[in-house]
Amino acid sequence: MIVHPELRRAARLARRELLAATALQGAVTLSWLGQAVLLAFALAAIARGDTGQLPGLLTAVAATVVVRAGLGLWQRRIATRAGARVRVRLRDELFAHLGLLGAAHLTTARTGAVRTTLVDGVEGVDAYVSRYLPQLIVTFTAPPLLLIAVAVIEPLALFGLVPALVLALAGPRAWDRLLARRGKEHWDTYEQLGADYLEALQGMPALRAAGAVGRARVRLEERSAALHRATVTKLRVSLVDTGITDLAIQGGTAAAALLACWSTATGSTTATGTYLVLLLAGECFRPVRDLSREWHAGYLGVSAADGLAALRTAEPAVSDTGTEQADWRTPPELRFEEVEFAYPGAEASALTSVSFTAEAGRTTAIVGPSGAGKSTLIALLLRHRDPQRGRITVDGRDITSYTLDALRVGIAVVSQETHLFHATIADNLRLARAEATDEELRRAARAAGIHDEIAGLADGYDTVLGERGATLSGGQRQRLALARALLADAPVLVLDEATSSVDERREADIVRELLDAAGERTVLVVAHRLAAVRHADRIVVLDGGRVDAEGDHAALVAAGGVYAELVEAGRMPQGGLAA
Ligand SMILES: Nc1ncnc2c1ncn2[C@@H]1O[C@H](COP(=O)(O)OP(=O)(O)OP(=O)(O)O)[C@@H](O)[C@H]1O
Repeated sequence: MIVHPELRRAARLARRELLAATALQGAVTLSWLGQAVLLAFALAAIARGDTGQLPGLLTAVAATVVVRAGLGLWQRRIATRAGARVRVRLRDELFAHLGLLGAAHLTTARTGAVRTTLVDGVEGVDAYVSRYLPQLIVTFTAPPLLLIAVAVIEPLALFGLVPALVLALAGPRAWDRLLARRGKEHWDTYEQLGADYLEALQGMPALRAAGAVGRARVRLEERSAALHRATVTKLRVSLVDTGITDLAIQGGTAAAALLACWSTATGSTTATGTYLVLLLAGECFRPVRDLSREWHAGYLGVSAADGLAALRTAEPAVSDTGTEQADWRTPPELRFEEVEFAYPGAEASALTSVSFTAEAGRTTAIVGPSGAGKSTLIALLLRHRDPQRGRITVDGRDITSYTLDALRVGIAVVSQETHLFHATIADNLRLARAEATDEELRRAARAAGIHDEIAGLADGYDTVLGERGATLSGGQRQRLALARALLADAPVLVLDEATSSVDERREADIVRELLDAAGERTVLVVAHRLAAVRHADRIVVLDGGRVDAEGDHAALVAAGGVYAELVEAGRMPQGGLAA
């Protein structure tokens, strides 16, 4: 009997249905008791040779069987509904929380492990709350009442029943800790296997390109073997638990039968009393047997409980305490003031005393060598993380004063890693604005330089994209993501290496068209290639987490320094930059 606080909490999500399911389970148990009593009277009547009562008693037994079948069906329906409700609400809650945890959480947790918790862990909770928990309550309620009934008929039988019941219910408790530990070990191994498989599937192109599929298979086989070992270890402990229960049930029933027969032989109980004791003794253990059966279904929920609790209570990297709505009627000014940030556990700061202003309605480019802190800057603006010192303001207000949703809806982002869903092109675009008209979709796609290609497809905007937009080229995916961001109609547009998959000539055109389409928006462009930034109104050069210089292209080239070096490097054939 393991009642993890996380599972108790989950059960409260469908409290009413579960109470009804438990009451019905109790009614099923009562029907077994009624049947036992009727059978005891029938057997006693046969023993006495009094067959007159038999038809009535046997009809009542048959009616009990029919009523129990109906009650059982009803109980399972309600329990299944309760389980489904718990599942849906728990997944919904966890998914919403993952939305709050955001990208920062997935730098420490593995996607596959989170998926396993969200899917398999929640299934286990369903089995635990809908099947194990009602039976647990009945098991701890019905047998004590039965013992009282047996005590009235033949107190001697209690000498067999009470120790056996105590052993059946309390004995396995000695194993609870070990069971919980083995269950947790099994769950962790299961989660790791899920995470490894997902990673291998997602990384299949890289594995194939590196000729490493065989090595990945060996590693996955090792993981599978580890899971097998963990399953066997877990089962071994669980079977000891079940074994103790079975031993107690059989020993207790036999002892009660012997004691009942002995009291009949000595004449202290009537034949009816003996039959009652014999049959009720069996009923005392029925709930314990049923509980033992349901335990195996519920054990997965127990094993997953720690993981679920950890995911549900994981602290977001930033707190959503702001109350302001980002109601920017005109494009806002963005300002970084003495911003300082170090990643958790990192020795050096990723950003040090960064101050600059991205003027309202203008385009500001951020350039710098790899690792200079450009993406970190954008992550801070979107509040995926908060700076340790300094502040960032939008429209003159500290970004922490806005609600997270409002801030992020106000800033449309296109990053290097675009995510497209297995849906039509139109649906993918409408993620940004569900009510956008077809004409608005076309306008955004035109501005992002992708309309002609979409129009050239047999199904046009109704073309279903493969998972992650697999049926498109990298450049097409990025331009679709650009169109989606333009459609969002947010007053701030952030392009974080957004055109890096597009060839350079195309990039210059797209950036120019995009900046036209961006119109009055405040735009931040992070880019390696100068084609994407040379038209910016202002360029901020980052180096080693600090602002090295600011100005327009011509002024920065003339001033020399890091920017001029970047331009110079871009002229080299193997360079990361191209002017
Ligand atoms: N999640 C993280 N945890 C710890 N350190 C990180 C993390 N992300 C980035 N860093 C470190 O912070 C510094 C700035 O990284 P950032 O990604 O912001 O640079 P960048 O200028 O965007 O680089 P690139 O042009 O290569 O994308 C680097 O030293 C990097 O190693």
